[in-house]
Amino acid sequence: MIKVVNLNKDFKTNKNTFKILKEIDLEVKNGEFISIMGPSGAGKTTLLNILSTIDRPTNGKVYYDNRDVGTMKNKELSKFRRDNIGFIFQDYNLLDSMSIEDNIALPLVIANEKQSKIKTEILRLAKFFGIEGHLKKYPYELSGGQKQRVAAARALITSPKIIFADEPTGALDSKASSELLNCLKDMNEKFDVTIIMVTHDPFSASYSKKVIFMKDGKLNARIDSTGNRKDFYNNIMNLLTSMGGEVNELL
Ligand SMILES: Nc1ncnc2c1ncn2[C@@H]1O[C@H](COP(=O)(O)OP(=O)(O)OP(=O)(O)O)[C@@H](O)[C@H]1O
Repeated sequence: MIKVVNLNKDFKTNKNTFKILKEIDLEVKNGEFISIMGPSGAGKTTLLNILSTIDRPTNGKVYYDNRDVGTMKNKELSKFRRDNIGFIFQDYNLLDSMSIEDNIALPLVIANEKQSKIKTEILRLAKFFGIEGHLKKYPYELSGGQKQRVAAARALITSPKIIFADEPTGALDSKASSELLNCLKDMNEKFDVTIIMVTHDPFSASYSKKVIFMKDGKLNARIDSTGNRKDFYNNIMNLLTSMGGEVNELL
């Protein structure tokens, strides 16, 4: 579904060019749930932003179903994102002045969808995420975990094929993290949504089906889940340990 070929990203200052992503090749198939891990500054968010078409590479190609997104103009790209991609961020990105239901509805309102369809979809997703009792409230009245489930419902309301999540559990305690991660897992398994998630946290990563590790702008390891979350967690920890002193930085 997504194919990345020889991707490079440089950031230039007045004097220097910093090579942030180096010769990355990657394939993401439909229905995958991938975590991207690696030390701070490894380039995870930069890669996520390029994969999700928010940012463009310096060199290399990103294909969605064989379509080169680099050839799309900005307007076309915005529509492509609206139709295909959902985002979940660490800090929720909810609008404080809007009720929970209006926050969830926003992408469909922007897409000029019918009120009746919007109502049905809000209810369906609110039930799925266990937030149907909060729809008339405002973000400040909700816990972090509830806000993040609202953000997940908003990300899903356009029925995207793929969700990008950047540290979605970064601001959550362990109970709220588990609840959100179970929702993400269900989204992946029940709605067949492809998920690509950046995380520092091996516990969060253990909910995915595959982990890729980045270091110094390169992909340098990859492990697949055995299907058992505890085993996968142990495998992730073992790999982090074998990668050396970075484990402290990662936790
Ligand atoms: N717009 C930018 N201009 C210049 N340098 C940038 C820019 N964005 C990111 N960088 C640099 O690129 C490198 C990779 O950043 P990135 O945010 O992708 O890392 P990361 O692996 O997500 O880190 P973290 O885990 O700390 O969020 C960092 O050294 C960062 O300072």
